[in-house]
Amino acid sequence: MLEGLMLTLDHVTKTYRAGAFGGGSVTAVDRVSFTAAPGEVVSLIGESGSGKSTIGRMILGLTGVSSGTLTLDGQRVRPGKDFYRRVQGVFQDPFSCYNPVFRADRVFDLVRRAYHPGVRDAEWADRVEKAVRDVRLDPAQVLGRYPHQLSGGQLQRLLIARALLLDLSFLVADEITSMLDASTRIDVLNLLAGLKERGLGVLYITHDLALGTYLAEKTVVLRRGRVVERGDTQKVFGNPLHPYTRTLLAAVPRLNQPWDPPEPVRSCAFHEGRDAPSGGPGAATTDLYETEPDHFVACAQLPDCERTPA
Ligand SMILES: Nc1ncnc2c1ncn2[C@@H]1O[C@H](COP(=O)(O)OP(=O)(O)OP(=O)(O)O)[C@@H](O)[C@H]1O
Repeated sequence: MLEGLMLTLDHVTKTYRAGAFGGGSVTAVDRVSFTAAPGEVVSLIGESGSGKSTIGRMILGLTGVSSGTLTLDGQRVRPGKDFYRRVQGVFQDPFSCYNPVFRADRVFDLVRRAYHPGVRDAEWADRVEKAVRDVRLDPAQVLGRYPHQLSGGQLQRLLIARALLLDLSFLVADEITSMLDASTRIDVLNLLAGLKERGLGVLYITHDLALGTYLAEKTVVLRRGRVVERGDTQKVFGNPLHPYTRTLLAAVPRLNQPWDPPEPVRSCAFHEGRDAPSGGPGAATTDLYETEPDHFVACAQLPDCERTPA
Protein backbone atom coordinates (compact mmCIF):
# COMPACT_ATOMS: atom_id res chain seq x y z
CA MET A 1 0.00 0.00 0.00
CA LEU A 2 1.29 3.47 -0.91
CA GLU A 3 1.22 6.24 1.64
CA GLY A 4 -1.19 8.83 0.23
CA LEU A 5 -1.39 12.53 0.98
CA MET A 6 -4.45 14.60 1.81
CA LEU A 7 -4.84 17.49 -0.62
CA THR A 8 -6.74 20.50 0.69
CA LEU A 9 -7.57 23.67 -1.21
CA ASP A 10 -9.18 26.35 0.92
CA HIS A 11 -10.35 29.46 -0.94
CA VAL A 12 -7.41 29.25 -3.32
CA THR A 13 -7.10 32.13 -5.77
CA LYS A 14 -4.61 32.60 -8.60
CA THR A 15 -4.23 35.94 -10.31
CA TYR A 16 -1.85 36.20 -13.25
CA ARG A 17 -0.35 39.43 -14.48
CA ALA A 18 -1.50 40.02 -18.02
CA GLY A 19 -1.47 42.60 -20.77
CA ALA A 20 1.27 44.89 -22.01
CA PHE A 21 3.98 45.36 -19.35
CA GLY A 22 1.97 43.21 -16.91
CA GLY A 23 -0.38 46.10 -16.16
CA GLY A 24 -3.59 44.02 -16.15
CA SER A 25 -4.53 40.86 -14.34
CA VAL A 26 -6.51 37.66 -14.93
CA THR A 27 -8.11 35.80 -12.05
CA ALA A 28 -7.71 32.25 -13.35
CA VAL A 29 -8.80 30.54 -10.12
CA ASP A 30 -11.19 32.23 -7.75
CA ARG A 31 -11.61 31.06 -4.14
CA VAL A 32 -11.66 27.36 -4.96
CA SER A 33 -12.08 24.86 -2.13
CA PHE A 34 -12.08 21.05 -2.26
CA THR A 35 -10.18 18.09 -0.86
CA ALA A 36 -8.78 14.83 -2.22
CA ALA A 37 -8.16 12.10 0.34
CA PRO A 38 -5.53 9.35 -0.01
CA GLY A 39 -6.83 6.62 -2.30
CA GLU A 40 -9.34 8.97 -3.89
CA VAL A 41 -9.59 10.18 -7.49
CA VAL A 42 -11.09 13.65 -7.85
CA SER A 43 -11.95 14.75 -11.34
CA LEU A 44 -11.72 18.42 -12.21
CA ILE A 45 -13.99 19.24 -15.12
CA GLY A 46 -14.68 22.47 -17.01
CA GLU A 47 -14.44 24.22 -20.32
CA SER A 48 -11.19 25.48 -21.79
CA GLY A 49 -9.80 28.40 -19.78
CA SER A 50 -11.77 27.57 -16.63
CA GLY A 51 -8.60 27.27 -14.54
CA LYS A 52 -8.12 23.48 -14.36
CA SER A 53 -4.44 23.40 -15.34
CA THR A 54 -3.68 26.37 -13.13
CA ILE A 55 -4.94 24.36 -10.15
CA GLY A 56 -2.76 21.41 -11.21
CA ARG A 57 0.24 23.70 -11.60
CA MET A 58 -0.28 25.21 -8.12
CA ILE A 59 -0.45 21.73 -6.56
CA LEU A 60 2.84 20.88 -8.31
CA GLY A 61 4.47 24.13 -7.18
CA LEU A 62 4.95 25.25 -10.79
CA THR A 63 3.12 28.49 -10.08
CA GLY A 64 2.36 30.19 -6.78
CA VAL A 65 -0.94 30.62 -4.94
CA SER A 66 -2.08 34.28 -4.83
CA SER A 67 -4.33 33.85 -1.78
CA GLY A 68 -5.98 31.09 0.22
CA THR A 69 -4.22 27.93 1.33
CA LEU A 70 -3.21 24.83 -0.58
CA THR A 71 -1.76 22.02 1.50
CA LEU A 72 -0.74 18.38 1.22
CA ASP A 73 -1.07 16.66 4.61
CA GLY A 74 -1.29 20.12 6.16
CA GLN A 75 2.00 21.29 4.62
CA ARG A 76 2.18 24.06 2.05
CA VAL A 77 3.77 23.16 -1.28
CA ARG A 78 7.58 23.36 -1.05
CA PRO A 79 9.03 22.49 -4.47
CA GLY A 80 12.24 20.50 -4.17
CA LYS A 81 13.52 16.96 -4.35
CA ASP A 82 11.64 15.71 -1.27
CA PHE A 83 8.40 17.19 -2.57
CA TYR A 84 8.70 15.81 -6.11
CA ARG A 85 9.59 12.37 -4.79
CA ARG A 86 5.97 12.23 -3.52
CA VAL A 87 4.04 14.58 -5.80
CA GLN A 88 4.22 14.30 -9.57
CA GLY A 89 2.35 15.45 -12.65
CA VAL A 90 1.71 13.79 -15.99
CA PHE A 91 0.53 16.07 -18.78
CA GLN A 92 -1.41 16.02 -22.01
CA ASP A 93 1.46 16.09 -24.47
CA PRO A 94 3.92 13.28 -23.69
CA PHE A 95 6.23 14.24 -26.59
CA SER A 96 7.17 17.53 -24.94
CA CYS A 97 8.39 15.67 -21.83
CA TYR A 98 11.15 13.80 -23.69
CA ASN A 99 14.40 14.97 -25.17
CA PRO A 100 14.17 13.83 -28.82
CA VAL A 101 17.84 12.80 -28.96
CA PHE A 102 17.75 10.62 -25.83
CA ARG A 103 16.37 7.11 -25.79
CA ALA A 104 13.32 6.55 -23.60
CA ASP A 105 15.28 4.77 -20.87
CA ARG A 106 17.21 7.97 -20.23
CA VAL A 107 14.24 9.37 -18.23
CA PHE A 108 14.68 6.46 -15.82
CA ASP A 109 18.42 7.16 -15.47
CA LEU A 110 17.60 10.73 -14.52
CA VAL A 111 15.22 9.49 -11.80
CA ARG A 112 17.92 7.20 -10.45
CA ARG A 113 20.56 9.92 -10.39
CA ALA A 114 18.26 12.43 -8.69
CA TYR A 115 16.36 10.23 -6.23
CA HIS A 116 18.03 6.84 -5.83
CA PRO A 117 21.78 7.33 -6.36
CA GLY A 118 22.66 4.51 -3.95
CA VAL A 119 20.73 1.79 -5.76
CA ARG A 120 22.94 -0.76 -7.52
CA ASP A 121 22.74 -1.33 -11.30
CA ALA A 122 21.09 -4.75 -11.16
CA GLU A 123 18.49 -3.69 -8.59
CA TRP A 124 17.71 -0.53 -10.55
CA ALA A 125 17.27 -2.51 -13.76
CA ASP A 126 14.80 -4.79 -11.92
CA ARG A 127 12.86 -1.82 -10.57
CA VAL A 128 12.65 -0.19 -14.02
CA GLU A 129 11.54 -3.44 -15.59
CA LYS A 130 8.82 -3.90 -12.98
CA ALA A 131 7.58 -0.30 -13.36
CA VAL A 132 7.45 -0.67 -17.15
CA ARG A 133 5.58 -3.97 -16.89
CA ASP A 134 3.19 -2.36 -14.36
CA VAL A 135 2.12 0.06 -17.11
CA ARG A 136 1.61 -2.93 -19.42
CA LEU A 137 4.59 -2.32 -21.69
CA ASP A 138 7.31 -4.74 -22.70
CA PRO A 139 10.67 -3.31 -21.53
CA ALA A 140 12.51 -4.95 -24.45
CA GLN A 141 10.19 -3.24 -26.90
CA VAL A 142 10.31 0.30 -25.55
CA LEU A 143 13.33 1.16 -23.42
CA GLY A 144 15.95 1.33 -26.15
CA ARG A 145 13.86 3.44 -28.51
CA TYR A 146 13.90 7.16 -29.25
CA PRO A 147 10.69 9.15 -28.56
CA HIS A 148 9.83 9.40 -32.28
CA GLN A 149 9.90 5.58 -32.44
CA LEU A 150 7.20 5.27 -29.76
CA SER A 151 3.48 6.06 -29.87
CA GLY A 152 1.85 8.78 -27.74
CA GLY A 153 0.23 6.09 -25.59
CA GLN A 154 3.56 4.31 -25.01
CA LEU A 155 5.27 7.59 -24.07
CA GLN A 156 2.40 8.48 -21.74
CA ARG A 157 2.63 5.10 -20.01
CA LEU A 158 6.41 5.44 -19.66
CA LEU A 159 5.84 8.75 -17.87
CA ILE A 160 3.50 7.00 -15.44
CA ALA A 161 6.14 4.25 -14.97
CA ARG A 162 8.67 6.97 -14.21
CA ALA A 163 6.33 8.36 -11.53
CA LEU A 164 5.97 4.83 -10.08
CA LEU A 165 9.73 4.69 -9.46
CA LEU A 166 9.43 7.56 -6.98
CA ASP A 167 7.75 7.20 -3.58
CA LEU A 168 4.64 8.63 -5.12
CA SER A 169 1.77 9.81 -2.91
CA PHE A 170 -0.16 12.20 -5.13
CA LEU A 171 -0.48 12.42 -8.91
CA VAL A 172 -1.80 15.32 -10.98
CA ALA A 173 -3.01 13.81 -14.27
CA ASP A 174 -3.72 16.73 -16.62
CA GLU A 175 -5.63 15.68 -19.76
CA ILE A 176 -3.41 12.62 -19.97
CA THR A 177 -5.79 10.62 -22.12
CA SER A 178 -6.79 13.23 -24.68
CA MET A 179 -4.12 12.13 -27.20
CA LEU A 180 -4.78 8.43 -26.84
CA ASP A 181 -6.95 6.06 -28.84
CA ALA A 182 -9.94 4.51 -27.07
CA SER A 183 -8.33 1.21 -26.03
CA THR A 184 -5.08 2.80 -24.82
CA ARG A 185 -7.16 5.36 -22.97
CA ILE A 186 -8.93 2.63 -21.02
CA ASP A 187 -5.55 1.01 -20.25
CA VAL A 188 -4.25 4.29 -18.84
CA LEU A 189 -7.46 4.85 -16.84
CA ASN A 190 -7.21 1.35 -15.41
CA LEU A 191 -3.64 2.14 -14.43
CA LEU A 192 -4.84 5.17 -12.52
CA ALA A 193 -7.55 3.02 -10.92
CA GLY A 194 -4.77 0.63 -9.83
CA LEU A 195 -2.85 3.52 -8.24
CA LYS A 196 -5.97 4.54 -6.38
CA GLU A 197 -6.38 0.98 -5.06
CA ARG A 198 -2.81 1.23 -3.77
CA GLY A 199 -3.65 4.33 -1.72
CA LEU A 200 -2.47 7.11 -4.03
CA GLY A 201 -4.50 10.32 -4.41
CA VAL A 202 -5.12 11.51 -7.98
CA LEU A 203 -6.39 14.80 -9.38
CA TYR A 204 -7.73 13.88 -12.79
CA ILE A 205 -8.13 16.96 -14.99
CA THR A 206 -10.31 16.44 -18.04
CA HIS A 207 -12.75 17.96 -20.51
CA ASP A 208 -14.33 14.56 -20.94
CA LEU A 209 -17.18 13.87 -18.57
CA ALA A 210 -17.45 10.18 -19.36
CA LEU A 211 -13.78 9.61 -18.47
CA GLY A 212 -14.13 11.62 -15.28
CA THR A 213 -17.07 9.58 -14.07
CA TYR A 214 -15.33 6.30 -14.94
CA LEU A 215 -12.69 6.80 -12.27
CA ALA A 216 -13.55 9.48 -9.80
CA GLU A 217 -15.54 9.22 -6.63
CA LYS A 218 -15.60 13.00 -6.39
CA THR A 219 -16.14 15.62 -9.09
CA VAL A 220 -15.43 19.34 -9.09
CA VAL A 221 -17.02 21.37 -11.90
CA LEU A 222 -15.24 24.65 -12.66
CA ARG A 223 -16.54 27.60 -14.63
CA ARG A 224 -14.55 30.80 -15.13
CA GLY A 225 -12.25 29.91 -12.26
CA ARG A 226 -14.98 29.16 -9.73
CA VAL A 227 -16.49 25.92 -8.50
CA VAL A 228 -20.11 25.77 -9.63
CA GLU A 229 -20.86 22.26 -8.40
CA ARG A 230 -18.95 19.59 -6.56
CA GLY A 231 -19.41 16.44 -4.55
CA ASP A 232 -19.98 12.74 -4.94
CA THR A 233 -19.66 11.94 -8.68
CA GLN A 234 -22.85 9.88 -8.75
CA LYS A 235 -24.78 12.77 -7.22
CA VAL A 236 -23.25 15.50 -9.39
CA PHE A 237 -23.94 13.61 -12.63
CA GLY A 238 -27.01 11.68 -11.47
CA ASN A 239 -28.72 14.84 -10.28
CA PRO A 240 -26.90 17.83 -11.82
CA LEU A 241 -28.24 20.98 -10.18
CA HIS A 242 -26.21 23.76 -11.72
CA PRO A 243 -27.26 24.80 -15.23
CA TYR A 244 -23.61 24.74 -16.32
CA THR A 245 -23.23 21.10 -15.24
CA ARG A 246 -26.43 20.33 -17.14
CA THR A 247 -25.00 22.14 -20.16
CA LEU A 248 -21.85 20.01 -20.00
CA LEU A 249 -23.93 16.84 -19.80
CA ALA A 250 -26.22 17.95 -22.61
CA ALA A 251 -23.17 18.52 -24.81
CA VAL A 252 -22.29 14.80 -24.73
CA PRO A 253 -23.71 13.36 -27.97
CA ARG A 254 -25.86 10.23 -27.65
CA LEU A 255 -26.36 7.71 -30.39
CA ASN A 256 -29.66 8.10 -32.31
CA GLN A 257 -30.77 11.04 -30.17
CA PRO A 258 -31.25 14.54 -31.53
CA TRP A 259 -29.08 17.16 -29.87
CA ASP A 260 -31.12 19.66 -27.89
CA PRO A 261 -29.45 23.00 -27.30
CA PRO A 262 -28.84 23.26 -23.55
CA GLU A 263 -30.62 25.86 -21.49
CA PRO A 264 -28.69 29.09 -21.01
CA VAL A 265 -26.75 29.29 -17.76
CA ARG A 266 -29.11 31.70 -16.07
CA SER A 267 -31.18 30.24 -13.26
CA CYS A 268 -30.28 28.25 -10.17
CA ALA A 269 -31.44 27.62 -6.64
CA PHE A 270 -30.27 31.10 -5.71
CA HIS A 271 -32.23 32.78 -8.49
CA GLU A 272 -35.40 30.85 -7.91
CA GLY A 273 -35.93 32.32 -4.46
CA ARG A 274 -34.12 29.49 -2.69
CA ASP A 275 -31.13 31.24 -1.19
CA ALA A 276 -28.71 29.16 0.81
CA PRO A 277 -30.08 29.20 4.38
CA SER A 278 -27.96 31.37 6.64
CA GLY A 279 -27.81 28.80 9.42
CA GLY A 280 -28.39 25.68 7.32
CA PRO A 281 -25.98 23.14 5.92
CA GLY A 282 -24.89 25.47 3.11
CA ALA A 283 -23.66 28.07 5.56
CA ALA A 284 -20.65 26.02 6.61
CA THR A 285 -19.30 25.89 3.06
CA THR A 286 -19.38 29.72 2.78
CA ASP A 287 -19.76 29.89 -1.00
CA LEU A 288 -21.65 26.76 -2.02
CA TYR A 289 -25.06 25.49 -1.03
CA GLU A 290 -25.12 21.90 0.28
CA THR A 291 -28.26 20.48 -1.30
CA GLU A 292 -27.78 16.94 0.04
CA PRO A 293 -24.87 15.27 1.84
CA ASP A 294 -21.70 15.66 -0.27
CA HIS A 295 -23.38 17.61 -3.07
CA PHE A 296 -22.71 21.35 -3.28
CA VAL A 297 -23.90 23.89 -5.82
CA ALA A 298 -23.20 27.57 -6.46
CA CYS A 299 -25.09 30.46 -7.95
CA ALA A 300 -25.61 30.17 -11.72
CA GLN A 301 -24.58 33.73 -12.41
CA LEU A 302 -21.06 33.59 -11.06
CA PRO A 303 -18.88 35.54 -11.24
CA ASP A 304 -21.25 38.46 -11.86
CA CYS A 305 -23.63 37.68 -9.03
CA GLU A 306 -22.43 38.27 -5.51
CA ARG A 307 -25.17 36.21 -3.88
CA THR A 308 -22.76 33.51 -2.82
CA PRO A 309 -20.28 35.35 -0.63
CA ALA A 310 -16.88 33.79 -0.15
N1 LIG B 1 0.94 32.20 -17.36
C1 LIG B 1 -0.23 32.83 -17.56
N2 LIG B 1 -0.30 34.16 -17.65
C2 LIG B 1 -1.47 34.80 -17.82
N3 LIG B 1 -2.66 34.19 -17.92
C3 LIG B 1 -2.67 32.84 -17.86
C4 LIG B 1 -1.46 32.09 -17.68
N4 LIG B 1 -1.77 30.77 -17.65
C5 LIG B 1 -3.11 30.69 -17.80
N5 LIG B 1 -3.65 31.93 -17.93
C6 LIG B 1 -5.07 32.25 -18.07
O1 LIG B 1 -5.75 31.69 -16.97
C7 LIG B 1 -7.00 31.15 -17.37
C8 LIG B 1 -7.10 29.68 -16.98
O2 LIG B 1 -6.14 28.96 -17.75
P1 LIG B 1 -5.92 27.38 -17.54
O3 LIG B 1 -4.84 26.95 -18.46
O4 LIG B 1 -5.74 27.11 -16.09
O5 LIG B 1 -7.34 26.81 -18.01
P2 LIG B 1 -7.77 25.31 -18.36
O6 LIG B 1 -9.12 25.13 -17.78
O7 LIG B 1 -6.71 24.36 -17.94
O8 LIG B 1 -7.85 25.38 -19.95
P3 LIG B 1 -7.56 24.20 -21.05
O9 LIG B 1 -8.62 23.17 -20.80
O10 LIG B 1 -7.74 24.93 -22.34
O11 LIG B 1 -6.17 23.70 -20.81
C9 LIG B 1 -7.13 31.43 -18.87
O12 LIG B 1 -7.85 32.62 -19.03
C10 LIG B 1 -5.69 31.60 -19.30
O13 LIG B 1 -5.62 32.46 -20.42
